Amino acid sequence: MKADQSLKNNIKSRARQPFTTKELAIAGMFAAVLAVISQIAIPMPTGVPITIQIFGVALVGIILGWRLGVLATVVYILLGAVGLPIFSNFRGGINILLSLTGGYIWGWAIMVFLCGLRPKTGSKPLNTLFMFLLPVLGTIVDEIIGGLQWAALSGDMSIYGVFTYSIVAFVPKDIFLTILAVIIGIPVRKAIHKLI
Ligand SMILES: O=C(O)CCCC[C@@H]1SC[C@@H]2NC(=O)N[C@@H]21
Repeated sequence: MKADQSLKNNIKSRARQPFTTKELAIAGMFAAVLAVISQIAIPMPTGVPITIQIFGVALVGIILGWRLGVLATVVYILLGAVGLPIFSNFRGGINILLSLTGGYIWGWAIMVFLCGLRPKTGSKPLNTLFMFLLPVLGTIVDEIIGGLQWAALSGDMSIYGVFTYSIVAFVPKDIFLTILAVIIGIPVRKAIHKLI
């Protein structure tokens, strides 16, 4: 009887608010993880640093799934946008989102969604393939969004220059980091599944 009532209450409160308090707390914790990971960054003369943020975003999506993953990433982006120094090299503010690096940052909201998708196809090998393919696709989408904004705002680099540079300086490292995030994230997700 008691369990029935608690289930009903749970369903009622879910209908009223999209996220439970526990989910909000988890999203906040993972937004903090993104803030920390963002500080591992090498500033570059181009204005776009070399970072491991792609690893962090992929990890968040894989561990939390698309729904909580998008929430955590959007919380991170919004906190940075309002001025908390949580983007790379302790920068923050809406101006960063509108700068050379901004496209990469808001692109993470799309990337994390793709990383958090878990299609169930009925075929185990196909599921495994998607588990790797979707995060890699997310990374490529982020590199494209980021590269386009960079090229649009850059006074001295063409689209061709930006993408040629990205393919050499970012893409191989970021695809490697994405695959690493899948390999680390899946067992972590299983281990903390009961908490979430
Ligand atoms: O300032 C920030 O916080 C955002 C920096 C974005 C850097 C992007 S992420 C994808 C690509 N790979 C890198 O190593 N750097 C760029």
